[in-house]
Amino acid sequence: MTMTSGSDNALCGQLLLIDADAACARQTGSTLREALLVAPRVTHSAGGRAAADLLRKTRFDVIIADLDSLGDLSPSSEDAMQRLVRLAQGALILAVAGTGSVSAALGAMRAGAHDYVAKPVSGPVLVGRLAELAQRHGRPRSLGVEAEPNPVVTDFAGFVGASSAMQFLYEQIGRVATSSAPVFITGESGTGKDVCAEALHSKGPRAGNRFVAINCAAIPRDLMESELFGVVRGAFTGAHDDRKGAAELADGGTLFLDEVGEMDLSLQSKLLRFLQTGMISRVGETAARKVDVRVICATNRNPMQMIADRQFREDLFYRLHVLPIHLPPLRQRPSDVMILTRHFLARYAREEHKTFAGITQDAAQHLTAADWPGNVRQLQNLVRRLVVMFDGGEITAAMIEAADIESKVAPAQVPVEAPRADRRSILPMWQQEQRIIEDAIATFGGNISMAAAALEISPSTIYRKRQSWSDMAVAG
Ligand SMILES: Nc1ncnc2c1ncn2[C@@H]1O[C@H](COP(=O)(O)OP(=O)(O)OP(=O)(O)O)[C@@H](O)[C@H]1O
Repeated sequence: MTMTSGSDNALCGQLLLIDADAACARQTGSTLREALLVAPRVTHSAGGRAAADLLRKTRFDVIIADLDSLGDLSPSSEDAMQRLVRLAQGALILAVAGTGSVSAALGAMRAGAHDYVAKPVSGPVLVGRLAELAQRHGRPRSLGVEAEPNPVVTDFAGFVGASSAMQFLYEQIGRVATSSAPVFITGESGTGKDVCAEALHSKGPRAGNRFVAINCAAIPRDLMESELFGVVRGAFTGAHDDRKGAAELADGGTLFLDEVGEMDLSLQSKLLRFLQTGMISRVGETAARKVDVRVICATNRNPMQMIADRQFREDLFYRLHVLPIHLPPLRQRPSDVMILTRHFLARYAREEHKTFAGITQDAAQHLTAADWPGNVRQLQNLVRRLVVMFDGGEITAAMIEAADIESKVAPAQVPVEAPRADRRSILPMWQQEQRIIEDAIATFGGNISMAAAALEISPSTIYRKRQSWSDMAVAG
């Protein structure tokens, strides 16, 4: 772990916390205050009506609204949220949704909330989501920077990066690593979810035992159960021997389920039972065995959308979503781009026995301003290509241009029907748009981030549009 001096951006500002009962609000508020390191700026409101009154008189920077507490404003939390949004004067709004209320969370987002978290939620997680939110909406300053200066960590357990988002992540990993509770990692492709899972293992008490990773998207469906839980000889054609599955191999250690949302629904039920009982049965055996693993899972898709689309069991989600960690995309932490570039340049130059003098200012500007839809993986690949293609000297913008094949890859070849003569056959714009987007998603095997990158829109645009299409389908 490397540290340099600097200041950490803890979040504060005028904050309104809307919770059902004042006692609970006081408790959450104090955790929040401890995490924020500011005492006087959290205002509590017991319920939606009192919050609306407060909002008419006072301007807040951030509103955290427990959706269960807004019933006195309107029986529909979506409607209540709409009213708060109208009064919020541009405040960032984070909705807190109760366990099992996915539709309420989606409704709140439709009504104008900027983000949501699911209950139970700890102070540090809340602070992280707020910091992310502020950064995403380009206003970290309006929320104030009041914390004590902290040393800036530039690398941590496989991660490189010094941005405030990464500082929060390192701290979160350090805290969460000591627990045995399940961790749910989200983040776009290439943001470091695998790195995060391994960091949690290596920093925790299970580090001396095995870390077993299983990619639920890469294993054929009919083999997945035996890969996960093992198999006894003769259970099916090809099962020549008794074999342990990933869960048993990870006994005493960590089981990492990557792309967990791709798991078959029937296997999701078995995984849920395993999480509830700690017992597994190999395929073909009736006896159950006890295994002690810490489960970490990851997905680059929106789990709430997957639940809404009935691809992911809601009860399993809440079992797994005990300690959520979200990895921010690289475009939201541009200050990390050059640190990562130098890190990869040094590494690949060493491997290829080459020497590079540095990076020109133009080149650095070019890299820092890029959008990086493939996140750190894309940057890493680019630097590797640069090192292979060139023999040393200073990295220039022209060299980057030559090596940056990813951004030259043509967008997905989406078949668009030629216009027909019959006017009645012309589809409305939204349906044509829907077809183009769904085709692009299918082209990338359901990977929204990649489809979004090819269409040159953000993944959140796709999620938002999908929601509006399903609304139209319901209304129509
Ligand atoms: N902050 C970081 N510092 C250094 N290397 C990183 C960082 N983040 C990611 N990487 C590197 O980027 C590559 C992609 O990371 P990783 O596989 O963990 O991403 P991911 O989020 O799991 O992607 P996917 O969803 O596609 O599986 C890896 O080579 C990893 O080592």
